[in-house]
Amino acid sequence: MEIDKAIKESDDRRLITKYNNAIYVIQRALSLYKFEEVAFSFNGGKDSTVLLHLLRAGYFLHIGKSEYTNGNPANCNMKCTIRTIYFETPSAFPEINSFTHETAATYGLQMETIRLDFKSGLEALLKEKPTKAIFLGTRIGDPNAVGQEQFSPSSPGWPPFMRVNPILDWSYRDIWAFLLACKIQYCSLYDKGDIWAFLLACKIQYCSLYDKGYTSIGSIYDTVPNSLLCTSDSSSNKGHFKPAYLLADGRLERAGRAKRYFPLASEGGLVASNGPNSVESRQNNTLTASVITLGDEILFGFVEDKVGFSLLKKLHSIGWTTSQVSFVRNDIDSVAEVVEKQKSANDMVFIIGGVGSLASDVSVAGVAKAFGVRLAPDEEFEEYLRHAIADHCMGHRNEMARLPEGITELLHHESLQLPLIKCQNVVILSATNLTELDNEWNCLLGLASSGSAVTFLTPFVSKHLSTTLTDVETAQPLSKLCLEFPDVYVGGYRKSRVGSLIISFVGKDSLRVELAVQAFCQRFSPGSFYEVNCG
Ligand SMILES: Cc1cc2nc3c(=O)[nH]c(=O)nc-3n(C[C@H](O)[C@H](O)[C@H](O)COP(=O)(O)O)c2cc1C
Ligand SMILES: Nc1ncnc2c1ncn2[C@@H]1O[C@H](COP(=O)(O)OP(=O)(O)OP(=O)(O)O)[C@@H](O)[C@H]1O
Ligand SMILES: [Mg+2]
Repeated sequence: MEIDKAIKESDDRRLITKYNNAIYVIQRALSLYKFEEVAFSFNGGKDSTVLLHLLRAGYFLHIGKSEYTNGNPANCNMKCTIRTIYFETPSAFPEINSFTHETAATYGLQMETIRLDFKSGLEALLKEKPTKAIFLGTRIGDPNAVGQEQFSPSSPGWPPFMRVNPILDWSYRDIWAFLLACKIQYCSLYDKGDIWAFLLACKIQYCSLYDKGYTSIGSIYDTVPNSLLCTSDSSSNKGHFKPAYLLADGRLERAGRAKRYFPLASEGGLVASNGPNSVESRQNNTLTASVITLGDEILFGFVEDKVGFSLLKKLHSIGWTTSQVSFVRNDIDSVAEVVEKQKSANDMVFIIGGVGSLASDVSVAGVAKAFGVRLAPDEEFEEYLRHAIADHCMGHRNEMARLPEGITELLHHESLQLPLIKCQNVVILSATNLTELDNEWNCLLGLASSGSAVTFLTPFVSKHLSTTLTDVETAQPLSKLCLEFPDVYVGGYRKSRVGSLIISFVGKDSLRVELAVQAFCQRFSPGSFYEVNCG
């Protein structure tokens, strides 16, 4: 098989290792699922082109093995007629479209073109034909790769199938090393020092857009050539471009892809820029927060969430209103789901827990997923980590230095060993106990003046009355009072079913709170209430 031969003959040990691992994943998938129940998701992009050739090689080796065990020699001309799905849209580049169809014809793929969005298309596909697993060219740097492994079940809410990602751990360099290596025999005829001769010689079959300055390809509306490949000084995208494989820093692969842009506070984004109506909220002296606590141990009932409770009190003390408290499992999708909802419904979201290098530490990944961005190495944070955990920050601990790309702001403070991570209006607190929370909170307040952390609002004033009156007696006057004093929170709660009822009046204007208390008490005989201290 030409692919297997070209890779084995290359002296690129790293590529050989990546290749062997990918082939192993493909062979496992082909052993686990029936051939007619697997599909290949092919979009003509460079990653899926690599995957196509890996699948051809993997299929050949897989069949070869079983043929061999049956006593038959492997058939070298055998084609990998894998079911192939392509989601075709009018917004795709014509070059990508034609490359996809031509390649499918060249390699005898069983092409199924789907003209629906991914989710609906997959639902229809699964209804029509049993499909247990789908091969994807997703790589770890892709925004949608967050939390995925080589075998990852489709996300909750998606039709059920296994996503198989054989090249998940491949870098940009690996992709091009593979594409180039598989045609390397032609290059030996030419002077490798002459890049143009090299280019002409290496008639690598990949979409022509990769020679026009594109390094990652989305739709015609959100993709431009990568300016880092432009050979002229002009930043206009009309210049000449080096081929995609000459991009020096693979982390900038998506520089030509439009980002979902979220302004950083330092770029003029307001502290609570994603809040529902932040400017008015501030003018009205009301900002809302949502607190999300991570921890299977809390959900099991093993541990009490004292840190979250303390944070609620702290938020209240600076005049913020907490709209919701959520407890979520240590699971990226669960975190992402809650963060996604809460970040747009609140001025600020605070996440407690899930920070560190354990497999259960998924806060950062969950936030990245909620914003639809990838995790990328953050040199500044890595430097802090190096100081904080010295030489322990090798290996998997380096994962801690991967932060949501393009939306992360590091909040430094001299009292913090590591800066706090803020992604737009989401702040990740690493405190595990009350002392640590006090420290992080004080730092946030200390940073308030720089505009990158929480803002002080007029604090709340509250009064609490205790009474032995029944709910029935107090309910109607309370409802009327709420209408008369919409700017004062009025509510009741019990400490026990038979004990006294506590009625709270909370607001920002002490006079209005006092007036509400008086208006309420006047509706009952004197001595019905006495003031108590709460919280
Ligand atoms: C076959 C297939 C399966 C997918 N399965 C999921 C899934 O389970 N969960 C999910 O959130 N997105 C899923 N997606 C969507 C992708 O995560 C992603 O949005 C898409 O590949 C576009 O990537 P891009 O933004 O890098 O162009 C799937 C896409 C395809 C083509
Ligand atoms: N329109 C589509 N039809 C079929 N599969 C798709 C489509 N879009 C994405 N995919 C799948 O998702 C994977 C990742 O998508 P991505 O946009 O990163 O493409 P790619 O192949 O990686 O090319 P590039 O990164 O250069 O754009 C693809 O390799 C492919 O398996
Ligand atoms: Mg890609």
